[in-house]
Amino acid sequence: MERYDAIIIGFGKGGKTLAAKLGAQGKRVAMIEKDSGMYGGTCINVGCIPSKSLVRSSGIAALHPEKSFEEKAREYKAAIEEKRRLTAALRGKNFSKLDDMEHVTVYNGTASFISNTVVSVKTENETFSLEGEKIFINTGGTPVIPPIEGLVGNPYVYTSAELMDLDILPERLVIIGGGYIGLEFASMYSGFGTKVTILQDGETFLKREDRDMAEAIRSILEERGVEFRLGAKIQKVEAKEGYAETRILWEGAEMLLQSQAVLAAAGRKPNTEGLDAENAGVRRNARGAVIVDDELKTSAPNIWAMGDVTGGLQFTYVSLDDFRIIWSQMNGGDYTRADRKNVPYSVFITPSFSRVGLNEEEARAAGYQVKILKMPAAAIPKAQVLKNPKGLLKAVIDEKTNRILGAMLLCEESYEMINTVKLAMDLEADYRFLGKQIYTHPTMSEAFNDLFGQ
Ligand SMILES: Cc1cc2nc3c(=O)[nH]c(=O)nc-3n(C[C@H](O)[C@H](O)[C@H](O)COP(=O)(O)OP(=O)(O)OC[C@H]3O[C@@H](n4cnc5c(N)ncnc54)[C@H](O)[C@@H]3O)c2cc1C
Ligand SMILES: NC(=O)c1ccc[n+]([C@@H]2O[C@H](COP(=O)([O-])OP(=O)(O)OC[C@H]3O[C@@H](n4cnc5c(N)ncnc54)[C@H](O)[C@@H]3O)[C@@H](O)[C@H]2O)c1
Repeated sequence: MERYDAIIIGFGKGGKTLAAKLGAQGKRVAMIEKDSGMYGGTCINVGCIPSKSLVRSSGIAALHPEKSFEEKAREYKAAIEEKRRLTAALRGKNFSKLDDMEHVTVYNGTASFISNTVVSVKTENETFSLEGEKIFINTGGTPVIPPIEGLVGNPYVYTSAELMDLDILPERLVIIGGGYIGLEFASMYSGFGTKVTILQDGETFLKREDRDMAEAIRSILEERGVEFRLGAKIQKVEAKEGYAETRILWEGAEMLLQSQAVLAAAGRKPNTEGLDAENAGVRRNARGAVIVDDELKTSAPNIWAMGDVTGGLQFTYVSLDDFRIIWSQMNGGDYTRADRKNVPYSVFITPSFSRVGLNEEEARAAGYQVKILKMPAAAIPKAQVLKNPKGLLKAVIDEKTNRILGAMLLCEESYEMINTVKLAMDLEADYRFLGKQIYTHPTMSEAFNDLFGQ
């Protein structure tokens, strides 16, 4: 049996970064990835990067509403091909980066635990065992397919990964779930010319956001032609000749929605099925997530977990920060999850929505006396230059300390701007500090002179 200093299960963001660092230190590392199409993990193959490549292409397509559906369908097909080229190149680079390292071996097989030091690897042709002193679980997440009749095995029902591989632009798309994936895909496909309907089971759209922001997002998407069916009860999805028929109960009436594609975007769950974690003494919670402490240690003393599999925030940069925590421990440092400061996020609709910290409702519920700063995106000259002045910017300030408790930015390039607010919050700066900074011009960031200058 081959023996390693470290076995890493899953080629995700945290795991691949750790493998490269340990390998560079001369440690013997085994990286096990079950899918040869997933070297580099979800982000570069079926997540962030391909979706943002398509968001960009869709943005260009949306500039020409006069084009016919057939022309847009050709542009869409070209965008899918471009996405494939991009992901293939990144996948190859990611693979070689580890495979070329003297001390790192990449195995293409499915890993499961035999004990807390022995892992079984099942490849296409054989099954063998590897022994590892330390083991790191980085198996990511997988889409939740809700228990709706007719979803499983239906040729018109897609996960996000599958839809991004569809060459033919659907004329109509039904999206189950109005979360991150649902919104990004609604914005993206409507930009290409698809008629999109979002089905959201609860009446409250974007539950975690302030109502003014959620409504602003909704009305921007509606202007792009996206239909919202909030509080929809999906009864079944049937495969017909050339299309899917989704039967819903909405506002007391039954409706039939016909579409060439149905996207299941009802959330993602930790990927631990078949891992036999219990053989290693690794405990999981009711959702299947590996339970970890603030140092990302599992219930087995020599096993850690990182990224989506821990059931926390599902972002690539969180998986990377998990790597930092583990790396810190391996090298005598003391960085833990408890030291992690504000974690921003962006939803790549057009224009993008980005947030960091508390929203108004949360801040008031937490007992803060708050001052609310707001401005419309239309007041930002750069938004006019970019020909998309839609949106709303909002900040929540603690009246006692003048510190920023949170910010919500719905405007072009908010995904860049939010990182500046995060930094100011981490440094516990007075909000007026951002209000009187010199920003380059014309940029979206100079909106902070107005937003935080109030
Ligand atoms: C459509 C979409 C868009 C997204 N957009 C963004 C975005 O814009 N920004 C952002 O920050 N995040 C985004 N995310 C989320 C982000 O992709 C994930 O949070 C991140 O990739 C998770 O990384 P990870 O390190 O946990 O593991 P992953 O990258 O998921 O890697 C896990 C790997 O483990 C492998 N594996 C699983 N089980 C086994 C096993 N038993 N044996 C061997 N290998 C195994 C899998 O094949 C996979 O390659 C998006 C996700 C999706 C689906
Ligand atoms: N820009 C980004 O950073 C980005 C982009 C995409 C995905 N992601 C990550 O991927 C994860 C998964 O995204 P997601 O959008 O699948 O999950 P999500 O949890 O954000 O949203 C799922 C939505 O589906 C709804 N839903 C669930 N069951 C339903 C049903 N039966 N009928 C109708 N609606 C139903 C939920 O109420 C919720 O609104 C996110 O948590 C996020 O971290 C990040």
